Amino acid sequence: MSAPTDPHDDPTPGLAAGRAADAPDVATSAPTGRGPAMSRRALLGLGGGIAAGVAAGFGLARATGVAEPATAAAPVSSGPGTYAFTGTHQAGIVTPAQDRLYLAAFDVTTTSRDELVALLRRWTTIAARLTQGLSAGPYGPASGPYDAPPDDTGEAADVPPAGLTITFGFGRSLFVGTPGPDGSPGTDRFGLAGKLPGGLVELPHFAVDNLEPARSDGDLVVQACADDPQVAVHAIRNLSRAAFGAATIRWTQLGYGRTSSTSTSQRTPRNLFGFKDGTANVKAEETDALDEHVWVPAGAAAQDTTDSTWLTGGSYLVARRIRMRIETWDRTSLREQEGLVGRTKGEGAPLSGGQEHTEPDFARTGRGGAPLIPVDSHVRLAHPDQNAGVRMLRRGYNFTDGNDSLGRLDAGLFFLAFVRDPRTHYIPMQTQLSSQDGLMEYLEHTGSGLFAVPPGVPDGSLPLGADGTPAATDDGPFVGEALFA
Ligand SMILES: C=CC1=C(C)c2cc3[nH]c(cc4nc(cc5[nH]c(cc1n2)c(C)c5CCC(=O)O)C(CCC(=O)O)=C4C)c(C)c3C=C
Ligand SMILES: [Fe+2]
Repeated sequence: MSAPTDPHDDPTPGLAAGRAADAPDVATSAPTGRGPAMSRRALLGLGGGIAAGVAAGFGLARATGVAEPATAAAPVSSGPGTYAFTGTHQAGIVTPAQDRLYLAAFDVTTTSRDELVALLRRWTTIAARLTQGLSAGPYGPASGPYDAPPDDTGEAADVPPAGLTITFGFGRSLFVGTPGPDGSPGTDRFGLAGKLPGGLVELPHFAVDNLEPARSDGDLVVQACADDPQVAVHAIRNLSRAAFGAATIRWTQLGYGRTSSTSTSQRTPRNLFGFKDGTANVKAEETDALDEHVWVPAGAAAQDTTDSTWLTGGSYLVARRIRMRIETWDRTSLREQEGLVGRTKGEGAPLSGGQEHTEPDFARTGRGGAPLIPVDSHVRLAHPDQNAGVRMLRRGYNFTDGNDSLGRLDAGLFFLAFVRDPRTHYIPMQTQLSSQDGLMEYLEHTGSGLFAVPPGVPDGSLPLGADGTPAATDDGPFVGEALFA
């Protein structure tokens, strides 16, 4: 290759700056969990600074053939369209639910605890960068040593951060391995069995389960949410790439169209049955309810026979791929549909009367003394009154994965919920729904995962490189670090 005439030998800023310079003019509506908003001008200035630094580093690398980090730029915290990566809790839980999801469960392939820790460190740095609109590595997709693969795959180079959040979790098999078909115990590959949190149980079989192993479980989970599907896919792709040699993808799920609101400022979206979904969800503004139903309290570890203090301030993520029998539903009368849900299809109001956010009155009866909200309706059976006061933070997505051999859509709801303990906040409710909810006739659960979600990486703790952006080190903090202490 002729070096002097090759355009790559003129390391101009642009892509090397990462995606920060491409952020939108105004901050997106993102009222919580954000660092100070920056104007585009400020960000462009910052991006230019980073670009100059990276370009300088690039020149050095090209001359010497050694990958040198970029130099001199102001620190990056967050900008328009971004949510802070660090904090007490991981982002992507109470963060206003974005429109798109790409979730991946991984099997850890290395048996080395040190390599697992190194992977989590790499993932932490990359996630901190991507969520701030930067490239996965310091050079970006079109810069860096010419004879090495770029440190970012590039498909999100020209789009804004789109509110990307990346949330990590640990499956039961990471702690105790996978039991054999004969019920023999799995292998504790990483010396973590003594840290298994009590809520990370094997979920029981529920009546509507038709689970596919290839869509279930996993040692690790990464949930990427954004308002642009390409940004979410880019995140998982680059994290998966960084996992090479240590973990492989077991299953993934793409979701379009959120089926919940996690902030009172958000419009209630609709699921594929055409009903408003997320009306009675736990919202970010309900801090007492979050403490009661979503975050693992300090006292939880005392109930465990293991040492699970590392999960304090974290949560559990329940993931269920629920196929919906769309074609059958579409031939069902409006009366039947509303009776099965327990709410009106138009406004989402309870059948006992009022508007969308009116509390349901389950005692109210109509003609013949029958309850206006049927006894086998979904909202009655999922309501806290029927579930020992339990609530959950739902954060699911619609999915459509082609069709089956009979021409029926393989579509449904990828149910995601964050709870403080699945033993009290998921299993009893799912058991009740599976056996009594009229809606179940239209549902089939085809995938399942349960993950412990550690608390966030503390603010201000991540090491920064010479260019002021999160940089990889051998000893920096990482998501779930307390688990390995
Ligand atoms: C085990 C938990 C739940 C599963 C699984 C689940 C599946 C599921 N839900 C709908 C549609 C709606 N759900 C609604 C409310 C609602 N659902 C759950 C739990 C599960 N849903 C709860 C806890 C609630 C809130 C109950 C309350 O406090 O009133 C609603 C009504 C609107 C709303 O409040 O969100 C709809 C509609 C589908 C289609 C589905 C599986 C595919
Ligand atoms: Fe529901």
